[in-house]
Amino acid sequence: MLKIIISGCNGHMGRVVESLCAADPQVEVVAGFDVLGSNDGNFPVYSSPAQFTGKADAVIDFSSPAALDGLLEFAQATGTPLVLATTGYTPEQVAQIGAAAQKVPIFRSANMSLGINVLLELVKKAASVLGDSYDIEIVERHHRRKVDAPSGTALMIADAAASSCGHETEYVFERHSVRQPRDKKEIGISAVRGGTIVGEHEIIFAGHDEIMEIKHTALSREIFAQGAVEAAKFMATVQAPGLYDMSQLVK
Ligand SMILES: NC(=O)C1=CN([C@@H]2O[C@H](COP(=O)(O)OP(=O)(O)OC[C@H]3O[C@@H](n4cnc5c(N)ncnc54)[C@H](OP(=O)(O)O)[C@@H]3O)[C@@H](O)[C@H]2O)C=CC1
Ligand SMILES: O=C(O)C1=N[C@H](C(=O)O)C[C@H](O)C1
Repeated sequence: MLKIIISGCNGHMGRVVESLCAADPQVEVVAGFDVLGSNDGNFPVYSSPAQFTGKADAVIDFSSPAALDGLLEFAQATGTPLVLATTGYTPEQVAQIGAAAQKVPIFRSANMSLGINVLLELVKKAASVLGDSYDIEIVERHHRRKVDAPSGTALMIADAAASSCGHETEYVFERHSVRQPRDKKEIGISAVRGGTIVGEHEIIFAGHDEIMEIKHTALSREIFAQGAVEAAKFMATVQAPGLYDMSQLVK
């Protein structure tokens, strides 16, 4: 039985992970971490990872960048693998994650869905063929609660395009104060926020008299939760410290 801790367990994603785990006979949720601790649910919830003294096979984190320090300390002190699904980390935090991954296994992805991880491969292929003469723009749409912009997924898509387009790139976030024509090296990234949109990502390759678009639409949060549970199962089999991601799961 895989023993899981859910970090951010009181949140939207945390609750979906909890219900998937409840239906999975291979998984047991042994604790939760969240701002508001409690002891009246299906498992104890701690307001700080340091308060948990039991054993777990992995932590699945859908919370906030503010939780990162406590999670990295916990993982390194106990040797517990982390599955980090939270987005909005600063570059310094990304470096912190990289340093911690030299001591403990860490899985990190801004998007745990199968579809987005296939889309990243399609984007690399399209950028390698079209990237020299087509303009690349990314549009993402999310619910009104979302704190970070652009989404972590939009940045992953931009990185995939930049790594394959064969020339220097510069990310341009919105165009409010721009007063000049578009430069070839730009990758435009725009964020829309509203209602209950679960998550949409569109990448546009706009050329002369031709437009190619690749789009992914998430219709529920279960696709992310399912990917995170699969990642936790994978991490429980991994012994070596290191940074892991969806490319190890989606083959
Ligand atoms: N990688 C992926 O596939 C996906 C990633 N995400 C990311 O997951 C994160 C959570 O999303 P979502 O569930 O919608 O957000 P919610 O706001 O619904 O849930 C976040 C939960 O984490 C809690 N929290 C905030 N700060 C801390 C902290 N320092 N320590 C512990 N818990 C904390 C919040 O408590 P409180 O409300 O009291 O602040 C809340 O209960 C976001 O970064 C989002 O972008 C989301 C979907 C898919
Ligand atoms: O906050 C969300 O909801 C989501 N966040 C992730 C991101 O920032 O890319 C993934 C998904 O699109 C949902």
